[in-house]
Amino acid sequence: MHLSWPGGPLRGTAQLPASKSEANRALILQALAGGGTLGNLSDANDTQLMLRLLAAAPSTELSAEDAGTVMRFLTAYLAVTNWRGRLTGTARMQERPIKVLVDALRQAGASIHYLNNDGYPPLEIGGFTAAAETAEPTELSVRGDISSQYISALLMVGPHLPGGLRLTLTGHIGSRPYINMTVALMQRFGADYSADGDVLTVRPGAYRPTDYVIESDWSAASYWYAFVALAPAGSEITLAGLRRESLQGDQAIAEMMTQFGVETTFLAEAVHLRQVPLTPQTAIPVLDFTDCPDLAQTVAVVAAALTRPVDMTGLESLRIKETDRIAALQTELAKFGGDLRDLGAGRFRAESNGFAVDNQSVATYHDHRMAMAFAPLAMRGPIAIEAPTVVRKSYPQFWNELAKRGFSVSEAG
Ligand SMILES: O=C(O)C1=C[C@@H](OP(=O)(O)O)[C@@H](O)[C@H](O)C1
Ligand SMILES: C=C(OP(=O)(O)O)C(=O)O
Repeated sequence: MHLSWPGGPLRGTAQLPASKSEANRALILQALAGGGTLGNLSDANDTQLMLRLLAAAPSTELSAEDAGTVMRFLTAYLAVTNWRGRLTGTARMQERPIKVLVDALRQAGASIHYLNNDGYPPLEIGGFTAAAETAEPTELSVRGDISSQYISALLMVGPHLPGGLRLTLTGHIGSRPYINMTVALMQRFGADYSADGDVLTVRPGAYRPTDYVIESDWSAASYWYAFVALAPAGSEITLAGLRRESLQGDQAIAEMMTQFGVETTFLAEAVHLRQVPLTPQTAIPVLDFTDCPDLAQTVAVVAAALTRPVDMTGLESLRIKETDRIAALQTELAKFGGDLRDLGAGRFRAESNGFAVDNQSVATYHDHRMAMAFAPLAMRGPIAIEAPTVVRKSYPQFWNELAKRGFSVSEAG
């Protein structure tokens, strides 16, 4: 995909997809509740896939493709609903760990076997015999430093365990806002939940059918922040469907982008982004991505492109996402004169030395976020993005939205 900007300020309104995180939780909760309606489900593959697989559950062979939430949430859902069959995923999904979740579900009474490598999909799921006496909650303890999706998956099926669930989180907890999102949505669907520090209790009971409208996706919004940051002076854009009171931790992009000259104004069900002059950088800021790992690529690319270095922490989970995102960022930033330099002790510096955009071709590693995080560089010169359809995972209309805003977007160049 060849992408270039004709010049002049960026203006107008961009449409965002709905949050795939909210949608995939709401779809599981709706399936468990047996009713209710969901508004603003996106056409993103992760969401459409969850819809299809929940409808196809009578079949005995399902693929979660490259969708982490689908793989992890469905494993728990299918296990406690007594489904029997095989759940697999893409080659990359078969490298993304699931042991923490499988161990916990086995302890709760699920029968799950690994078909290839211990600790990784594909899985053979076969039957559920509750481990706890009916009156007692299932007691589980899970570490929170690999993926929060295991915790969300367990919490959502908690009310369906005979005595409910008492879940103790241990160690360093990454992606915590996603756990909070899970709990908030569970409560909307009628779950009885309480927490005492990191001991989370879900009492048994049925979810109630609920109507819910999904918010637009803040992770997708981050790319528009990047476009505004890198665009000519006077650029601004309105993003529809975002709320100030959001369940999404990736709303943190609004605060982070003040470092890079983007100011946010909240409107009714929308935000307005405006480029403002950069203030001189007096010290290298440290930004922590523990709570919002999906924003890391966006921020690394903007910092390097503006030659405005930033130290990034909390990137541990990036190595086990759609690709090893640290390695991918390092390789691709280097093509422009940028780097994500490993400073040790979990700290990386996004920086550059003579950053220049001039028809480089960016590899995307089967990772939607590699494509979308590098696309804003088109504001600085023509660029090519390889395997552009990868955006279908979370933002299928991404290239169309760019074309509507005036970018030249073409396969042929
Ligand atoms: O629960 C969710 O919806 C998600 C949790 C995060 O994953 P981890 O918990 O593995 O960091 C995030 O990166 C992913 O895109 C979506
Ligand atoms: C990590 C991501 O997704 P998942 O883990 O759901 O595949 C992502 O969308 O950046």
